[in-house]
Amino acid sequence: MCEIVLMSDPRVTAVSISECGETLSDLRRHEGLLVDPRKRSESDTYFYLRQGLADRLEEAEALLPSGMRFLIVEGYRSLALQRRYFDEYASRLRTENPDWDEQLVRSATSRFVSPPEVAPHCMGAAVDLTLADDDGNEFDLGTMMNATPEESTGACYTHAPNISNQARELRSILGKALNAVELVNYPTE
Ligand SMILES: C[C@@H](N)C(=O)N[C@H](C)C(=O)O
Repeated sequence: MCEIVLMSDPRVTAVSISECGETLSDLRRHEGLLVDPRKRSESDTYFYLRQGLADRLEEAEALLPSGMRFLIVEGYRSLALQRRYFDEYASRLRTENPDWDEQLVRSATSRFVSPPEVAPHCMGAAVDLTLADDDGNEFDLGTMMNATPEESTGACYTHAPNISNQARELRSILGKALNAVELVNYPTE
């Protein structure tokens, strides 16, 4: 099993990035991609992604077995929303684990939410998605969509042992399609 590098790891912060100038693309205009509206009360930009990523998602979706589609839940996120997600979850962990120091709170938080200063969602370069049938009904990949490690007793980790064989198979189908277009998933989410 590969080492998991969390988004709070200094090795992530050390990666230098520069703006590539790619436009943000409205996923609702991409024929074939299903966009779920559950985030609409928090954001009016969740359906945007960088053009190159949107194109690659279309390519990856074509590799799925028939009757299976991506269900896009959240793409672009403002810095303020990212900060809110991070602070809310960190605050919950702090309350539930009063003995943790701030460094531990930060790394544990980053299992589920990226620190705002490195968050790829804020660049339109990351997407939360799952698998669904042609009518948009989600398949069971072993947890509720967006479950935290605590809510899912760790089953949100990609290679968690406490999921059914069917969920494992679906995760593998999803992973293979994404890897084929050089996209990777965050292994703790
Ligand atoms: C909050 C969760 N859905 C998510 O998007 N987490 C990743 C790690 C992120 O915030 O970049």
